[in-house]
Amino acid sequence: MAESTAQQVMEIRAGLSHALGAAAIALDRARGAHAAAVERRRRVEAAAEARLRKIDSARDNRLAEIDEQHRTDLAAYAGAAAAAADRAAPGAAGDPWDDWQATPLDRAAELRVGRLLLPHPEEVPALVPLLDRGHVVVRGDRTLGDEVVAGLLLRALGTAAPGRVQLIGYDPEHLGGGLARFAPLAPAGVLTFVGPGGLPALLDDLTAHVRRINETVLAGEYTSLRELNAATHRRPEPWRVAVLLGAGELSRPEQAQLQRLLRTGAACGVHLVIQGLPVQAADGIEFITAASGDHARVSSAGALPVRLDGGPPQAVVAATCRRIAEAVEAGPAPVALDSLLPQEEWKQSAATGLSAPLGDSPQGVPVQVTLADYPPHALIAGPSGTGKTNLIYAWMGALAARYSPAELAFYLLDFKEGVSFARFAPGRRDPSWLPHVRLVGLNVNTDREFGLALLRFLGEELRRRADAAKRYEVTNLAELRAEDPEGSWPRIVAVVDEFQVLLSGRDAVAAEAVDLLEDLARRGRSQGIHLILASQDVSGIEALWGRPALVAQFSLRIALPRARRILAETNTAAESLPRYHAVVNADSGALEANKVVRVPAAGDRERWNALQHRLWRKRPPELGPPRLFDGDVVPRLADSPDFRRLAPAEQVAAPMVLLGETIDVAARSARTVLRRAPGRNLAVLGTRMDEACAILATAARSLAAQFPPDGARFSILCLDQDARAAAAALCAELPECGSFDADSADWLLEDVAAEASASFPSDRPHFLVIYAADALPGGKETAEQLRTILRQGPERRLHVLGWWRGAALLRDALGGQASRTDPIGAWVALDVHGSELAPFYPGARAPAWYPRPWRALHFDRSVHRGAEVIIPYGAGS
Ligand SMILES: Nc1ncnc2c1ncn2[C@@H]1O[C@H](COP(=O)(O)OP(=O)(O)OP(=O)(O)O)[C@@H](O)[C@H]1O
Repeated sequence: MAESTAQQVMEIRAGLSHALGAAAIALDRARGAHAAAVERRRRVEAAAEARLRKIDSARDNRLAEIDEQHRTDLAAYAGAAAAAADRAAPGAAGDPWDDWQATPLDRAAELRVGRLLLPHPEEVPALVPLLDRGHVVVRGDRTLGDEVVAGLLLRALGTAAPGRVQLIGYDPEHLGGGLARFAPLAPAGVLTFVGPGGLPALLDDLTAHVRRINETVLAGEYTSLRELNAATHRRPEPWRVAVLLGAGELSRPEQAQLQRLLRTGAACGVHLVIQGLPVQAADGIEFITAASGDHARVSSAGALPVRLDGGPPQAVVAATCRRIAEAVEAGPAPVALDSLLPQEEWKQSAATGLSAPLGDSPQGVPVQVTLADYPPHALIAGPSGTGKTNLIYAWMGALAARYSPAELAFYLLDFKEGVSFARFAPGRRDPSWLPHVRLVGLNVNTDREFGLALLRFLGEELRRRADAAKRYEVTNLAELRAEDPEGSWPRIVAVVDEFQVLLSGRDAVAAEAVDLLEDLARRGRSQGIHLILASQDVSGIEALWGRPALVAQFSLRIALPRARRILAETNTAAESLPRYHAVVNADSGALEANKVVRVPAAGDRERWNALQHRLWRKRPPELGPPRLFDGDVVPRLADSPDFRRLAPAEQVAAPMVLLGETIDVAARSARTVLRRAPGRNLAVLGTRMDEACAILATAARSLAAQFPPDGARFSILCLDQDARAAAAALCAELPECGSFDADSADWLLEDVAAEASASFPSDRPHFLVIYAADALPGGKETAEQLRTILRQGPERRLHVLGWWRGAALLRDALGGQASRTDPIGAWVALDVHGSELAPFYPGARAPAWYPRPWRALHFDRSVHRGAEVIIPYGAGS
């Protein structure tokens, strides 16, 4: 049993030791595993750390890359934005104020108001679209807003040609004070102010512009002026910018009008700049919120903060406005005459009328002006200097280039002092003339009789045409030309500049002129006789307005800037016309018939001459120069066609005495015939010695020209010391002339009186020329001898050509108040009033005559119904 216990102990011990051993092994193993696990963990941790570091660095790198990219992009975007802004707002649209000046652009630009505040140093301007794009509403701080508005307006003005941007200011609170700095524009009409109650009218007016532009300018062809401009490079309408400042509450109709304009205005160049008025956001409206610092906003820039520019310096505004106003007042650059000329000259037929362009309309379309059966005649009015003469030149040029002289003839009369029509006649420097011109009357302001003569001449032509029409049984020129194709029936255009001179006064000339005009105007239309009457001020012509039927014939009206009363009463289009423009109205001035035309410069001598020379060289050979009547020129006897025709003849039954030039369409000489008949003496009356001597010399020279050297006798008796030289010069020129003075007067008169009383007429005429016949010495005896000569001489071919220095002195010479005046059959009066001539004039009334220098009144009782005005031929001619 012990053994077994020991054994058992041993066994237990062995078992325990075995277990111990196993446990130790297990412990070792566990320790090994732990160490390995710790090691693994360390490694994992190290790896994780390394990865993290790598990731961090990768992230940092990436972030750095992204930052760099961002910076590069931002710089690129800012640069691009700045460049785009430069393009959108070049020159005056975007330049800073310290370096600003007006730079008209060829298209509308966006306008700078400040700069965008970007996280980038590149300066990017904040722009707002206005002209051709939309409207601008400024809100926020009022004072800063005022500067924004001023800046916008100045930039808009500076980007367009002067006058192309027009401002209309409505500022009821400050009565225009908000726009005061732009006031220099007002006199030129570039800025207009609307009074406090004027908003409805302003909105209506702008709406009317929009409607008109849509209907007549865009006319369904373009959707906006911007599109029209892009397609045609023309800009027929200005931009109208209405500036509404603090308008307060609007009525419903005003609201509605405003909304309409906001919707439709921009396409028609009508833009609103609004401050202090609530406006709903809508397309095409830019809102600027004025605030200081970084708080300003511009709606198109979204939430980007904006820093607004300060307002433009006052000096810049003032200088710019002044320059614009000056440029507008100076008017647009002139258009050339060539724009009126046709491709081919002298190709048009005037059978049914005369049609030619007078210039371009504001839309750039030529405006045709027609003279025909309707409208037959034209009235042109324009205050001095507005271009009336130029317009006549332009019209004549356009007509003359289209119609040959066989189709068109001009008769031109200028009552103005000056030589405006002289260019159409041959001159000393330029021998050419406009071949269509048949008559030029210059400086006729004191010779209104010349106007009458032209009207009478046209009246004659009218009768000739009417007779021909009757013969061919036709009623107008077109039909007459068709029936008589070989006939010469040009349309006649008579232009009378400053025609009011002809019609002024209530004298016989004016009365006859109006009657003739009325007849011509009424009947001339169908016979191709057209009248163009031009005047500075048609309203002053009483004679016209008293004759509505006459005025009605002048249905073509042409009004130059500020012309009054030529258009219909309510038609004020001429008041706002720019320089070198005219309103042409073919319907007696009715508003709807207005056509505005820009007239080319036709005054330019060089261009005019080029046309005239070209046409002159083409003239038909038979066409001579026009008759030139110049009231300032003393005519020469040697140039008188009547004098040139005189030639010596053996038998001269009725010697002709020329006295001076008549004031007539043809250059005729006034004449008196010294037949063998009682009363065939001539008296020159008045104190003006030079003219009296000139008339006596003309008379004697023209007589002498009809006789062979010994065919007639001349005796010259000079009783005025001062006239001696003239008398002697005349005597020296005459073939058989005896010269006498106060000392020899008595025996000359005795001799001649005996001759006058002889029973047989002399075999040749004897002309007794007496200078200052009222100074006859020798008392009653010689006076009686002179009376004998005057009474009995003519039947014996003895005629007196005497100069008495007054009508009463001639009366005395004839025997006093009670004596008969018939020994003086013809007289020429100088400075003698009409009333003094009554005794020598038939009928109860004296002739209407107011003496004027180098003009005389001639009357020959054997042929005249009334006296005629003549111009003495110059001494020594
Ligand atoms: N369309 C035009 N383009 C350029 N210049 C013009 C035009 N019309 C007129 N002028 C210029 O203006 C000036 C006045 O013109 P014009 O003599 O025709 O005026 P007017 O009305 O006839 O004046 P007045 O009655 O005093 O003679 C001239 O120097 C003329 O050259």
